[in-house]
Amino acid sequence: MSKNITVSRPNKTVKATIQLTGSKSECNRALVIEALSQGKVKVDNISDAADAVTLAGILRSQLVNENQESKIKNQEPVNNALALSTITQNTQQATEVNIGPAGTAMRFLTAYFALQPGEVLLTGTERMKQRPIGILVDALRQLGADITYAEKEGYPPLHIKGGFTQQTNQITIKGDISSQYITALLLVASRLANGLQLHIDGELTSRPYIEMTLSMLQQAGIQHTWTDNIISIAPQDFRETSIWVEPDWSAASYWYAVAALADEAELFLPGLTSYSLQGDSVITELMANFGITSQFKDGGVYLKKEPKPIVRKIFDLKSCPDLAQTLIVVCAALGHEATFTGLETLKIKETDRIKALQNELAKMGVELVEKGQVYKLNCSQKFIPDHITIQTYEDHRMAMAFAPLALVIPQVEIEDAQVVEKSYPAFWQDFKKAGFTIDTHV
Ligand SMILES: O=C(O)C1=C[C@@H](OP(=O)(O)O)[C@@H](O)[C@H](O)C1
Ligand SMILES: C=C(OP(=O)(O)O)C(=O)O
Repeated sequence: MSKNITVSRPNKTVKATIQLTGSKSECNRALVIEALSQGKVKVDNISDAADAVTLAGILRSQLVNENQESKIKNQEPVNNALALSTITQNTQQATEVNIGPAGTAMRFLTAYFALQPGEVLLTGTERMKQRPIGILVDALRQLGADITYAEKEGYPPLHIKGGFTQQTNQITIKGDISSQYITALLLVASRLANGLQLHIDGELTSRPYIEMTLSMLQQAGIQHTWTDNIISIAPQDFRETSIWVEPDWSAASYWYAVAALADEAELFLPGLTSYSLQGDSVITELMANFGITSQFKDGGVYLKKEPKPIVRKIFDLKSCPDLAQTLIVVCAALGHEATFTGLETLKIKETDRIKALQNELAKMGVELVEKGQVYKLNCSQKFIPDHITIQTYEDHRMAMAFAPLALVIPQVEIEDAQVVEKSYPAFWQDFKKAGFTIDTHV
């Protein structure tokens, strides 16, 4: 059932310790590596993110067509109304795998199932059916995979007949639409008979996510070379090891936003390190511009607010697209008229995040003006309403990025608040723990 939550916070001093769940991105990679390694690689500190829980359910089901006749069973229910993960056998040969709203999982599983023997119909939510996947499908088809579109050309659902004879190990792929296509190919590359030489065409978006993939593969014993725009992985075996999933830095960004909008803030986030594999750890640098200091000690990070004038006016978010909503809402709330670049990929995420931001910021008189590839915040008509209702568009990051506004707007109502489960199911409990008043209503 969809629920709205009203957040309020009369007292503007925030002091709390918040234990974040594991990174959705790291966990999804670790789970695919675990499956490909046939259990040689183990995953520690699995994330509670619904997308990761869904992926774990699918990959760990033993279902993956090792044996079409047996072991077909329903998965444990996922603790998420949106992430309805189902694995069902349809009347034909194909097993239906539904990954709900999990984009990363959709892309990773497309490559994974292309390699596994058996037939799968890989599908997701209505929004998933609007998120492009043609670039990845074309690359896999060049390798020899048998993938067809069950509905619309270029989009899920996909009908995958797994297991193929490799046709080539040279693939050229566009780098500027989604790094997830590249990660999907890199994850399976060592299992290909002839390995893979991936030529990245054009600018590479979300680069830290590719670096995360390669580091995690390396931890699991898979070596690579990356020269100019070519990443090569030879056929090789995984080694026995365990991969520790770090807490989620994208989730941490909402606590940085809380600190930026509070009068005073002292927060401790255990388990986060300065040498994280997650590119979103750059939130420490971004938020330093807003007077938030990050001190790494006692096995975590301490955030503190030190009042200072905000001078930085230009932010390029190409390497950290998931921080865009956090940062833009903070700037809007503070009336800081910054300019943003690197937002091109936002239109094909859980929702069109540009449109969603524009619609919701308009409710406090702020405009996000698109000028080609540059986005400018115009706060000249900004006002602070007593109550604001934020639509979330099935996007967890809309809910979490706007919730900290409760430090500047007396009542912030977030629609379909359960959407946070995609990456951070304990978000509202944690907000309560940090002293926010949370009223739930249908
Ligand atoms: O590989 C990953 O784990 C992710 C890559 C990014 O997507 P794009 O590469 O499509 O920007 C990011 O937005 C997403 O939340 C997670
Ligand atoms: C874009 C995101 O996720 P995905 O692409 O995995 O759905 C996200 O978590 O912000």
